[in-house]
Amino acid sequence: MALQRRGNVKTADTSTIEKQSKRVITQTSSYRGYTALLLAFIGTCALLTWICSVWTNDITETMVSRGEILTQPRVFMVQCSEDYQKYKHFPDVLSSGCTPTKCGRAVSDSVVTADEAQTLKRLAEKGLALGGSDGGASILDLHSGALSMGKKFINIYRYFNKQIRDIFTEDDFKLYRAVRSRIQRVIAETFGLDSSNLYLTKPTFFSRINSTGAKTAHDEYWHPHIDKVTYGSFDYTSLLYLTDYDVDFGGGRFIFMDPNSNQTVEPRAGRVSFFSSGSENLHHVEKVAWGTRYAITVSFTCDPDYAIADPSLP
Ligand SMILES: O=C(O)CCC(=O)C(=O)O
Ligand SMILES: [Fe+2]
Repeated sequence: MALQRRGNVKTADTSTIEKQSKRVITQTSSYRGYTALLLAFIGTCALLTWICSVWTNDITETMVSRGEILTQPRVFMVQCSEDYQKYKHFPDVLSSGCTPTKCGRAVSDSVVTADEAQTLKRLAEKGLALGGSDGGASILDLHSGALSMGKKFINIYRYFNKQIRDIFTEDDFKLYRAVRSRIQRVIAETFGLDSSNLYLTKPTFFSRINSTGAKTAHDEYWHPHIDKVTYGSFDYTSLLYLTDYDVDFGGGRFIFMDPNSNQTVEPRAGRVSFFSSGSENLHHVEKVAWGTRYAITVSFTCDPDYAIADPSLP
């Protein structure tokens, strides 16, 4: 009995061990299965992410770096979008209009001097010091007088009245006019137009961007957009940079977004970037990561109904 019992015990032990080891083997192989599945899943995700990035955004080319100084404009022609057809047309027939038929983008470092950029930066600093957005993006429009203040805007000409002459001088405005006129000329030359058919249009504004988070939609400068759609009257947009990428601020590069690639402009004080304003030049500004970025948006229309006079002191 005892032996039998022992034998029985032995039999029971063996089958338990067998069962346990079978369970261990089954568990191990299912762990292996899960690991293989997980690895396959991660691999597929990585592959899809890579395919998506190649598809949507594959090549980012630096059109002009901050360290480079262009001795003549760098120009890229692109096919015009159909956007201009949705607006009143001012064809350049007999040199009386300027609706883009040649479209593109260009950058020049020889329109504005470093000294002029410095003076305009000081003008932007003193103007924007009168107010400023709670969020990361503030504007000062010398034409309308709009200045970011908290979550809203004020009109500096109404708010400060004649005292605004203690802040801005006639020379400041003279410089703005001189620079606007030179930008207008280089746009006309580049796109084969008669400069007198281009008119300054609104809004034209100084911008100051830092890394503070957005508090209202006005602070969200980084969204991709088309200037012709956003501003309506714009036919040619120009941007004059007053500070240097990677020196005065990080991030904040200007990015042209093409179907299969991006072209990046790195701001540099005195650098002017200009382009036809339709969807052939979809663009956005990278979020500023640190420091302060100053620029001026100066834009032109072909429609005399949307022309504005140069800003002037009241
Ligand atoms: O500041 C920039 O580089 C671009 C600003 C811009 O896209 C705009 O004012 O429409
Ligand atoms: Fe824009």
